[in-house]
Parts: sequence; C-alpha cells; structure tokens
Amino acid sequence: GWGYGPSNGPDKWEIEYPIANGPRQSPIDIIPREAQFDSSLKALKLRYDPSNSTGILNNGHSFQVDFTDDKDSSTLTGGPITGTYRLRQFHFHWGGSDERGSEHTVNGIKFPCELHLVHWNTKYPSFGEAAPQPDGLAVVGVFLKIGAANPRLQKVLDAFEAIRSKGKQTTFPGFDPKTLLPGSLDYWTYDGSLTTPPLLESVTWIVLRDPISVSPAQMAMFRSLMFSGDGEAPCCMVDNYRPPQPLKGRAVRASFK
Ligand SMILES: Nc1nnc(SCC(=O)Nc2ccc(S(N)(=O)=O)cc2)s1
Ligand SMILES: [Zn+2]
Repeated sequence: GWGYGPSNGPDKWEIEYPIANGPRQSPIDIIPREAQFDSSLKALKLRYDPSNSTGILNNGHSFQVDFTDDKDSSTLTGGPITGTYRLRQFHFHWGGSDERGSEHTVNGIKFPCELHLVHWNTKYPSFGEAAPQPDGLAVVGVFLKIGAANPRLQKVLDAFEAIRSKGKQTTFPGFDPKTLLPGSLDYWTYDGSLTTPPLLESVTWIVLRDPISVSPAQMAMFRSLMFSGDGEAPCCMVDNYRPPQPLKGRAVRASFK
C-alpha cells in the first residue's frame, strides 16, 4: 500500500490514484502577496466539545485523535464555508528534522510540523458520503514552529507510549482541540484535496496564518512513533508529508489584509 518511502511515496501515488495529477490537489505553496484579501470572508467559528474526543490511533501513516460525530456538538461554521461541518479527527504531518515536515509551505518555507483538523459537511449523511463530494470536507491547517514547549500539545504526546506502532490505539477522552489553536484565526483558503490517498478533490482548505509552538524535544517525540507494526522491521514515522502541488490557476483568498 501507499506510504512515504522511495517505492510507495508521493511520486508513486499517481499509479494507483491518477487524481494525483488533478486540477485541485493539495498541499500548495502559499504566497501571501499573491493571495486576494476577500472582505466577504466570515470569521471562522470553531465550537468543539471535549467530551466528543474518543481515542488516539496510530494508523501507519500518522496518528489521529478521533471524535464522535453523530451530533452537531463539535463544529466548524463561518469562514469560507456555508452550512455546518462536523469535526471527525485531527492528525499531524512532520519531518525527520526541524527544517521540514509541513505539507503547506509559505513563500517556500517549510515548518517542522502541520496539524490538520478534519471536518465533513452535514448536508451529507456521513463522512464517507461527504468525502467524495466537491464541498464534502473542510480541513483547518495549523503550522507548528520551533519555540517553547507547548503544554497543551504535550497532553497528546503523553499518549504515544500506547500507540508506538501501526494499528495501536487507546482511549483519549476529554481533549479540547481548541487548545491547539493560535490566538488569531486569520486564514488563507482555497479549494483542494486530501493530501494522502485517495487524494479526493473534496476539501475546502482553511490554513491559519499564525503558528503554534513546539519544542525540539517535543518534535523528537513525534519521531519516536513507528510506521511499522509490531513484529515488522522497525521504521520511524518521519517525513509523512506530501510536497506542494501545482496551483493550476486556483485563487488563494485571505481573510485578513
Ligand atoms: N469514503 C471514504 N471514507 N474515508 C475516506 S478517506 C479517510 C480520511 O479521512 N482520509 C484523509 C486523508 C487525508 C486527510 S488530510 N491530510 O487532512 O488532507 C484527511 C483525511 S474516503
Ligand atoms: Zn493531513
């Protein structure tokens, strides 16, 4: 199956997923001076209920924190989207060292890590039905920048000993993802895709301008996870990011001047 190695990584995905060369692929390089300020863009409204967080899972590509999404209790509204999108999970992408790891870049600059909060449009009955629709998903991206240790992030990292290898999961109750957001919700937005197979072109991307902090020691903890399962040759989970894709004429709008 697909992965991030030399034989199954991003340059090979087009073989099984030809949409990899589609017109609205993600991530992209964001060039702030080429983004169009759009005064009609609304403020992002993120309302998350910590009681909706259920578990944390190593899925062999990243790790994700899953949320119960059978009610409108953890939602994204406002911003560039119409209607209500429900939070399903959040996960991260990171590098083997601090100078790479993010999927989106800004003026060609890579961050060491990027957080994705994945939401689906409640005009569809479920995530699975929304995922293939052009307006099916909305992902909020948050950059992580090397600085002071992030105590809120540390709560997630403290669960890692239970999910070291592929397929491992454990309960992760009562976590509020709002604690992982920067002070400002100013954002760039564009029409894109999932950044991993099946690379569905169904994502309204909302990338926050301001990063949150992560320390070098915390980045080392991300790199202690394994792509491999128990009993397989151990392979550190690093460089699980897709590089920027061609913009192909898309507009990138900014919610701020
Ligand atoms: N019918 C379907 N069910 N599930 C899928 S794909 C599962 C899924 O959530 N994939 C996913 C892949 C990439 C991203 S990302 N990195 O945020 O663009 C988010 C989510 S298609
Ligand atoms: Zn992602």
